[in-house]
Amino acid sequence: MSHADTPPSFISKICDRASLDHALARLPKPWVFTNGVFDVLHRGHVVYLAQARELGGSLIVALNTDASVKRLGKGDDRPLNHDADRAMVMASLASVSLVTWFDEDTPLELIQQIRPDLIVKGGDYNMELLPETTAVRSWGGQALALPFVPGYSTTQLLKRIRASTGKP
Ligand SMILES: Nc1ncnc2c1ncn2[C@@H]1O[C@H](COP(=O)(O)OP(=O)(O)OP(=O)(O)O)[C@@H](O)[C@H]1O
Ligand SMILES: O=P(O)(O)O[C@@H]1O[C@H]([C@H](O)CO)[C@@H](O)[C@H](O)[C@@H]1O
Repeated sequence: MSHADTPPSFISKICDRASLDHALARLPKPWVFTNGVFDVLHRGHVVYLAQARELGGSLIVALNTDASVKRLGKGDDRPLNHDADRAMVMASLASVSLVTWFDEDTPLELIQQIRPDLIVKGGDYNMELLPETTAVRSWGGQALALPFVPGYSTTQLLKRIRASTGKP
């Protein structure tokens, strides 16, 4: 098999719900959990993910499936990148220990299955308003919003791309 045919090693970070418990067993604790769409990765994402990784022994990232994203109302054309592709890009980051996904509207059920020590979001969220925060605190975990990196969002990036190409 040539190098071109060899799957990248980071693929092993990606696991579905059925294999999650087995994958979690080998992850060093404390477990940090975050979730999101991560449609087009940008500087704000990679900075907060690196910060999140430094807060524990492992960073678990849960992506919304395409069907879940469609219900979020980010736009009829979203996600631009399918969940399998978003998972590959996310798994390639050194700061990410495990990538999985969820099909529900929120990660609450997945968080209750994983029982992470810390859940994090970027600074565009008020953690006190999230049901996930109540859940993680129920087993002694914590919830934290990490600093927002100003000027970076996928929606704004897409607006700039469309403006530069003159296409809607
Ligand atoms: N500029 C940023 N700085 C820090 N964290 C961010 C930033 N933008 C998004 N995040 C965080 O990244 C995670 C994924 O968010 P999301 O995929 O919605 O990114 P986004 O750029 O806001 O996308 P969209 O514009 O499509 O909503 C969330 O936890 C969010 O809080
Ligand atoms: O990429 P986003 O829009 O930050 O991801 C959403 O985050 C929501 C947040 O965790 C509050 O629950 C979540 O509910 C939603 O499913 C998306 O993951």
